Amino acid sequence: WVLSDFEVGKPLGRGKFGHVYLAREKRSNQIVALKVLFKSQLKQSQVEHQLRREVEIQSHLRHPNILRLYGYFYDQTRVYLILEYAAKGELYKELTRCKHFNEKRSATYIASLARALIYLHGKHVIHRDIKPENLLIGTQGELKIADFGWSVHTFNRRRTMCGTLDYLPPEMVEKTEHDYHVDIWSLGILCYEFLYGVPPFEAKEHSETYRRIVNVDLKFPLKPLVSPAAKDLIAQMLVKNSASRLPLHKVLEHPWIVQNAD
Ligand SMILES: CC(C)CCNC(=O)Cn1cc(-c2ccc3c(-c4nc5ccccc5[nH]4)n[nH]c3c2)cn1
Repeated sequence: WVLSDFEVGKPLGRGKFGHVYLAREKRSNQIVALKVLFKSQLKQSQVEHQLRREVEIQSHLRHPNILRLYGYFYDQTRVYLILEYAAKGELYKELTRCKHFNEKRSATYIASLARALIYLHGKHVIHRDIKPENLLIGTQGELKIADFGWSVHTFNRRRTMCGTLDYLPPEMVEKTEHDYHVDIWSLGILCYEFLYGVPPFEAKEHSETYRRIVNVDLKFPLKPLVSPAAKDLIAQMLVKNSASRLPLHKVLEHPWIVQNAD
């Protein structure tokens, strides 16, 4: 690929390492998201090797709920990533607009994320950082894990974006080693945030968020009204002992998912 193979359109997002543009591949007329990274930025942040590893991993991933990396190329000064275009944009903007999602929509999203995580764990890929900022919505309203990986953010990053602790499980906050169970914790945080509009351990100070996470200080507000089944699932994922968290295949069999997910 070369840049002239594409007709570049409006910016879709911008981040530390570069911008993402809407683009059309001229021969096929395929619409893509073209991410442009500056080699200078990559060099000074020493992320070239990490980028190569991420590109290697992502180019082999094929799942309906994981954003495709179609390919990449580079020129003198920049690296270009050819990414799947998600027609309905960023999930967190939709969550901000709706305040919170209903139980059907939340359960449908959680089920598709659980299936994507089962696929990733099957490929020994973990900690895909599944907070709302890393999720996009496809043409049919389906969820896509975009995994901005090494902190490339799109437009208007969320207020808690910079270094948010909200999604970290106790073992990561306490800096012990972590394994694929971290993704089950993050899925629980995400399920709570879909239903209530805020993450469960949010607090003004980082130190307070830290304390609430390590104590699993889980409280369910009276509003909006959320079914006991949903709370039961969340409580089974937000468990301090990582080995006791509900396994992903059990998430898919949970009554709340079975009754509410499309
Ligand atoms: C190291 C590399 C292999 C990681 C690959 N993953 C990324 O670079 C993650 N990433 C995805 C994007 C991204 C950002 C926005 C979009 C969009 C998109 N669609 C939109 C529709 C309306 C408004 C905004 C939209 N952004 N589609 N696909 C995207 C892809 C930016 N970074």
